[in-house]
Amino acid sequence: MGKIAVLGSGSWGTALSIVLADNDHEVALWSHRQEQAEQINNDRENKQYLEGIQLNHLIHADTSLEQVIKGADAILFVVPTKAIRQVCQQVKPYVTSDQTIIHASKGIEPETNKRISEMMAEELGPELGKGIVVLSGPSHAEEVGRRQPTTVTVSSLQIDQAIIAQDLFMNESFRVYTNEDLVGVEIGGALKNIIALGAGISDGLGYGDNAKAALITRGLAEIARLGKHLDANPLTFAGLTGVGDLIVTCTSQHSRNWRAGNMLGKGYKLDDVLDQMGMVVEGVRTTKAAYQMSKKLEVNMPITEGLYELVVNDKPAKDVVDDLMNRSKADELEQISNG
Ligand SMILES: NC(=O)C1=CN([C@@H]2O[C@H](COP(=O)(O)OP(=O)(O)OC[C@H]3O[C@@H](n4cnc5c(N)ncnc54)[C@H](OP(=O)(O)O)[C@@H]3O)[C@@H](O)[C@H]2O)C=CC1
Ligand SMILES: O=C(CO)COP(=O)(O)O
Repeated sequence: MGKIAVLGSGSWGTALSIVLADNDHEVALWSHRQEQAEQINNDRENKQYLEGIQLNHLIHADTSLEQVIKGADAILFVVPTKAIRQVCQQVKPYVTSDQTIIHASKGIEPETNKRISEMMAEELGPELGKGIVVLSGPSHAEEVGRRQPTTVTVSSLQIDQAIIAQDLFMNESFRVYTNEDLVGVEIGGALKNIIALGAGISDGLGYGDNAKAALITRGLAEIARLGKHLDANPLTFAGLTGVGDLIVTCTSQHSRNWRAGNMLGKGYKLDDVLDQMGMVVEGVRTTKAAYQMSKKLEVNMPITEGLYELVVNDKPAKDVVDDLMNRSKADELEQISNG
């Protein structure tokens, strides 16, 4: 089998490396820290980000981007959204047009409101950027690393590239679907993190299953409303990268976004929560981006707006919930089915 470069040695990069190595690919796992690369290679385990899961001999960590990219059939970007542009700039001199480019990150850039494939295409240029593939869906690293049954979706403007990615990752415990709706797949994956923060807050405040079901379904409604304005296929939001990822992230203690929200609901301050997490909580920056998009495009996104007030203006979580419950009456399908 071939060689795959995985850029980002956090929890998700490590878990996806395990899938690729299980499929007999040689995995060159890039870490930007020497100490981390050495720890992974010496212990055959990523103790900081995916503790307790053995890595097989096909996975080798390295800090040289040139070495990692050289001869790779595909390059998987899996760093936090805020590092995507920088990593693209660093790798650009080494990437060739025959390499399949995939990303598995979930976010929107607050400064530009761009999706990840848009940011990558800007940095890598039109030739390398035209066939970027996104891999997204309900998939906690902790479960993927333990080979528990998982389903995800790959999408690209060039569907042949998505099919290449599908073939690289697909195996008996990791089932990969294709979907031609790149915008919907990226928007669903990014915005579910906002709703997961909200679900964690709700649980932290001591609210029950009714509140969580409301957040998931009304969260889905506002994601679909924004997606419709961006020309996404509404059916994508009923799929793995929409409702599927909302369920997995809003109902699981594996989710960093849920856990961060839970602490906010219990009264901790955002800065303290982020310090304690020690892993990326994408929902915070994505809340800022989605709020700006909702204002610019005049899309009603009350949950996002409430979380923006909490994250940016320090509004108490209980007040955010009270405001959401006391809005004027509405139709359930407003702005989804009738424009
Ligand atoms: N974990 C999961 O279950 C899933 C995560 N994702 C998405 O994958 C993306 C990555 O998340 P995840 O792996 O979980 O994050 P983690 O917080 O587990 O790890 C982040 C990794 O990125 C590294 N990093 C941070 N900044 C840079 C940089 N500028 N250059 C290079 N490396 C950098 C960190 O290094 P350091 O240790 O030095 O900080 C760390 O190794 C996110 O967008 C997330 O939403 C998607 C699906 C599932
Ligand atoms: O995206 C994920 C699962 O699909 C992981 O979510 P968290 O980043 O909240 O842990």
